[in-house]
Amino acid sequence: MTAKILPQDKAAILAEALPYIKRFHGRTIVVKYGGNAMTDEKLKQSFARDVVLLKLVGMNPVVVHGGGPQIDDMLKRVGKTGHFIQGMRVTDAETMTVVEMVLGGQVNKEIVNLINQHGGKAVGLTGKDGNFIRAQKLLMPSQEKPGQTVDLGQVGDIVAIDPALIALLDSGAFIPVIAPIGVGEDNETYNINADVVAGKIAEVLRAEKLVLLTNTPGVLDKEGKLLTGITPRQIDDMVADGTLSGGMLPKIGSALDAARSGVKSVHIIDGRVEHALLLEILTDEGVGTLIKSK
Ligand SMILES: Nc1ncnc2c1ncn2[C@@H]1O[C@H](COP(=O)(O)OP(=O)(O)O)[C@@H](O)[C@H]1O
Ligand SMILES: CC(=O)N[C@@H](CCC(=O)OP(=O)(O)O)C(=O)O
Repeated sequence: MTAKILPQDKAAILAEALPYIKRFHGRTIVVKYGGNAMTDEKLKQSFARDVVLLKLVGMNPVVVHGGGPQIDDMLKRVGKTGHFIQGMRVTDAETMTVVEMVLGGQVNKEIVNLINQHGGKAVGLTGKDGNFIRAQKLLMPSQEKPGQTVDLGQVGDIVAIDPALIALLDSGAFIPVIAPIGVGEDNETYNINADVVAGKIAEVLRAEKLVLLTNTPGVLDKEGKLLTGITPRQIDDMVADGTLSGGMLPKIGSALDAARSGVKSVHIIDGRVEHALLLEILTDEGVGTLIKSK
């Protein structure tokens, strides 16, 4: 049974939101919605409602989504297995076709639809729309073989992001929903890690906040305890001793880059908590991990 909330407590919670609404009015909040956080129907609904609420109280939410598990499901259906190196999917031409179909089609339109059902005006984009995410082939430094790079196939490294299209949508009361696909010099398609796209978009838009919603309480230490804040020094140590691994590697790297590039606050939070986004943005409640720039 859920505990009954007294009317005065409800009023106090609403009043608590006021300074945050004032502070963030007209500001850009980039929200990365991870594929692992979008598996539960109720959570998807609460996420969409939160995004609409932020827009209606005057902020400019920009959603960047992932879809790793959804890509894996589709790959399985066509008889392929997903393979990751240092948190990045090895992407051959056939995998790229699946990635584009799942991210740009299925997942993107599902989120757009959810937001619109709750009264928002979401518009789905990939980096191919207006060529707004320019990319080139990523040559990732190898952790195993220092001095060498890993060939990941059609995985992209962001060259430039044109903020004009997003600014246009924001000014027209639309909510941009972005799939992490980039376009190369010769119009080739690139698969880009969604955390990396979210971090770069936050930087280019000079966002107030970057919130990365994932499927853990935040960044966990060696004992599995939540770290409420993390410094670059701690990150280096945790990468070196293997405490940070897999999908957390690109996430923490792009979170740190964003914090160092002027995004005022960067958080990794638990997308499995209902209304995690509202708690993070509109209340005094500290949820997840704050990424410090120094
Ligand atoms: N130190 C750590 N703290 C928390 N999660 C970690 C850590 N190291 C590795 N991870 C892994 O990173 C995952 C989150 O990244 P990822 O699977 O890419 O999620 P998303 O789809 O949200 O981007 C976690 O589920 C966890 O398995
Ligand atoms: C290069 C690379 O790894 N791209 C990712 C893009 C999707 C993503 O980042 O999804 P999550 O946020 O759910 O992990 C992939 O193919 O899985």
